[in-house]
Amino acid sequence: MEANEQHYEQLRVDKVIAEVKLKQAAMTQQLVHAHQETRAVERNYSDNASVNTFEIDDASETNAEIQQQRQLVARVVETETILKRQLDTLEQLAHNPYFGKIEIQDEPSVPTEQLYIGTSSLQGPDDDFLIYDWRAPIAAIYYNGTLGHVKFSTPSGSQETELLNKRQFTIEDGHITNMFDTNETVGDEMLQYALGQQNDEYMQNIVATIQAEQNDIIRDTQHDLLVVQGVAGSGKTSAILQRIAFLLYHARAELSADQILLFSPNKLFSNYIAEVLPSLGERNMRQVTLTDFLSARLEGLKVQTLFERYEAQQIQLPTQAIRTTMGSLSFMQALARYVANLDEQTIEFADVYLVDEVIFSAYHTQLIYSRQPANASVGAKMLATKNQLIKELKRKAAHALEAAWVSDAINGMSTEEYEQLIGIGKRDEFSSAEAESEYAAAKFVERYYQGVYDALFNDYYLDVYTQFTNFLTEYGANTKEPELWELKAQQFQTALEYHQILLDDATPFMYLRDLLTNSGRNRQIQHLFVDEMQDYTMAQMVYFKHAFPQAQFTILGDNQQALFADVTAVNEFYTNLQTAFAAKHAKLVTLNKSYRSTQEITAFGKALLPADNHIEAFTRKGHLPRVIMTADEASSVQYLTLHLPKLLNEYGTVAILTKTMPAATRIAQILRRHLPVTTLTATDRAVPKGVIALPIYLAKGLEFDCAIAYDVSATTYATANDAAILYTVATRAMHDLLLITNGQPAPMLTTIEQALYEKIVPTTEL
Ligand SMILES: Nc1ncnc2c1ncn2[C@@H]1O[C@H](COP(=O)(O)OP(=O)(O)OP(=O)(O)O)[C@@H](O)[C@H]1O
Repeated sequence: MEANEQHYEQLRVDKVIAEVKLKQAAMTQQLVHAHQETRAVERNYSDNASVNTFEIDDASETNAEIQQQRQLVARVVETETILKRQLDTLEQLAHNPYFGKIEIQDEPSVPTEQLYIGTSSLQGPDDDFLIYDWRAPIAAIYYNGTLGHVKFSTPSGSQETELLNKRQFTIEDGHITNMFDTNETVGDEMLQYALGQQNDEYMQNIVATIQAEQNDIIRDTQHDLLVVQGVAGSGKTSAILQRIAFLLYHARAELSADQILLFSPNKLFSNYIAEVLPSLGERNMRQVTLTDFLSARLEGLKVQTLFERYEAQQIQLPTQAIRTTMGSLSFMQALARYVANLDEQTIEFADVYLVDEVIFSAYHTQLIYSRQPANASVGAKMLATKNQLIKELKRKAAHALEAAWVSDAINGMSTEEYEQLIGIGKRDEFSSAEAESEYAAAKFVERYYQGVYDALFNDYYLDVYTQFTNFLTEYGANTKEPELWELKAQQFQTALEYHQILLDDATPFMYLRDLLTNSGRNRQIQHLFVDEMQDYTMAQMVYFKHAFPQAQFTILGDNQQALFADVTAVNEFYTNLQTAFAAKHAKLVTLNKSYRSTQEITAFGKALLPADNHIEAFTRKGHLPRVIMTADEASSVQYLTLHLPKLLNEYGTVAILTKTMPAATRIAQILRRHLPVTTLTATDRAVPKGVIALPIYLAKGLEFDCAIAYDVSATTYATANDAAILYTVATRAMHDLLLITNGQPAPMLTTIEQALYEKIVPTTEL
């Protein structure tokens, strides 16, 4: 490209940065004022808050005033936060104002327009756009359009224009270090550069180099169910985050970050992705792991985690057929039918107790239920029954206010007990003795019946546990193995005795409970994202749909990275999802190109999988993966001790990835005699620098400069499912991959074409 083109562009960069600096100065002034205002309002608030609160008559007035003051504080604090965020954005723009440019012409008779695209928009003194936000409708053609006639959609419909030129920039600290024109979508050269640079503790945003197929996912607004099957490193997680930023930008008024929920694989991952949205000037969405979600909904029970089940599975095989069935769509459908067909005879009503007295008998509740309109749904009848019980409880409480046993009980209290009942220091507040004893009676009755109220609120007038056991038995009776289902039912009951619930049981159980009691729905969430979809059962998906009825779903994963179950066919999964969600507008997108790893690592990973996979490598050169043929643990340790310091010199983090947690703990412990190694567990939230050891399920979705697959022996990686696990391990590496056999190499290693890796047999005299 001509030097004066670059000069011209650099002058424009300088001009834009000068404008950014002006805005920074003005905004810093505004921030100083805003801060002063916040301080003033806060001071005023704390002065007011301490006035009058102990003079009863003024209390309510003061409260209203305090409320107002509080709102004022919240508002000024918010103004300050917004200004700070805008200043952060300007600071970014001052160094790197934009990354792309498009030249367009709507009609031959009108002049061409040059539009620059960056992470956020910037307007000049005459309100002209110096930078367009990458999410603006017109920016779509930067990502999607090849030169020539292009279409793009805007809120007011589809528009067309002529794309004359597309230019990419790398700007570092205000200087264009690289720029070139491209007639395709975002060019490879830029991406090469971006991918070669990556070695961060946190995931980076990819807005400068979003690829066309990723852009379709990010900008999709048509579908209520979007399923993405993408090979390892194809940018699924990146697409989720960029998509959230896109959705927030376009629905600013209706959508807030709190209404978006992401199911993420573990806490390390949650932390790893936490910087992407703030770097785009947006707030983070809510995140939850499956374990935390289930535990919150099954309070009081210890829910087995996916990791615990995975570790247990390595030791003993459970009845696979039952597990598969319980995770299926048809099982959840059978469960819904079972609930729909329940009647007052088959519902397991339970007595509600107050200490050891029955307050509402199962029979009484059953009677109320039987009086509900026959054609209402089971859930609706149950809700009406519950409301009736609560009404009756309130009536009992009202009667009790006058009852002698209540006044007797109060009179029998010690001074201390009494003070506790009405509130310390409260006695002097009453205008008359009568008012005081009325208040005391009300408090006493409230406290007396509180447990019953809680029991009703929590639906303890039903025995959902027995109901679920009944369902399991009844379901089993129609199968070829009723005795196995009997055992399953017993296993459920036994776990309960220990206040535990197995992972396989948790979701169907919650579904039964919610359908029966008409509960468990969160209507606030507008968008639900599930990453690593292959780790979820269809039953869990059905439950998500039930639990988040208002949400649009974006579900992403890679069926080849199935750590916890067998690989399932994507099409079958997608069809089942469509049925389960009754989705009107569903779409399946496939991403085959892998960006994370070097070409050599991707080729090696691809070779581990069955030959019919469609993985394509992005051309970024590196060196071949190395397979170290160690005979036993001693020689593996010897090799690692010698080579880890060298690797660490080159890369900030070296991750030793094992199949299980005990294996990670063991190798870390041995290595620690020679060098520092950190073992990561399910509760860790951050990935430290240095040598780390962790089981693969905790490394889900993460990436490392250098990954070492440890113990790729025939005993540890034996089955077809293990090949999927090793594939997941191998594809965590960005730049360098080592595999240590630790004994006879696994069969999938021996069948791989030799040219795809470097085989190293360590000599013993090391
Ligand atoms: N268009 C892009 N531009 C720059 N980097 C990209 C692009 N797409 C993906 N990457 C990078 O490739 C890596 C893998 O992306 P990401 O983690 O989103 O993939 P994934 O499909 O979720 O992978 P996995 O299934 O293995 O967890 C990340 O470092 C990401 O920044």
